[in-house]
Amino acid sequence: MFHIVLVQPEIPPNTGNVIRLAANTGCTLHLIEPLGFSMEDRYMRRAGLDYHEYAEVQKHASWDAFLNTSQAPAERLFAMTTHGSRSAFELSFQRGDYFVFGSETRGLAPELREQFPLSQRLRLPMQAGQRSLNLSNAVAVTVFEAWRQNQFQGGVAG
Ligand SMILES: C[S@@+](CC[C@H](N)C(=O)[O-])C[C@H]1O[C@@H](n2cnc3c(N)ncnc32)[C@H](O)[C@@H]1O
Repeated sequence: MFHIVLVQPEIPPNTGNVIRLAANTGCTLHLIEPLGFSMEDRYMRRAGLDYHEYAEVQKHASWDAFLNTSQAPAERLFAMTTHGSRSAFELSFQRGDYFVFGSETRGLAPELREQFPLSQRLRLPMQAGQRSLNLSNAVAVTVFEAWRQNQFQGGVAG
């Protein structure tokens, strides 16, 4: 379906929530190291409950290693950032798109963010004066918008 890319996530339960979301929605999760925790972390595993076995999770040693391994098409990689110049709700997403999220405390490093064309730096709307959404909430909102646009392909109504 879609690809969720977490760059250097730090807080275990956020990644656990995203593992569960990836299983729920059929996304592949890419984790770019260094991670701020071990994959055996009990808080992460608890947040992911028993969903780990249903989610495809790939670890990559660095951003460049991720680009090499995934062969993600540059025009279908989207940086999710509060510094985005375009609303995520303006775009038409396609099956196989990649959504790249920054770490909880640092966000996406400017050097990485600037590798994306302005048209691929996307923001989620917030009320004025708000800093950012929680990482796993930002992932959920983005994936569900992209999945909605693709008629919830593969999904079964609850
Ligand atoms: C907790 S936020 C990072 C906050 C960090 N202090 C910063 O200034 O970017 C973690 C990640 O969630 C995503 N995110 C959070 N709020 C967002 C928003 N309004 N629009 C787009 N992405 C958002 C981004 O990928 C961000 O790097």
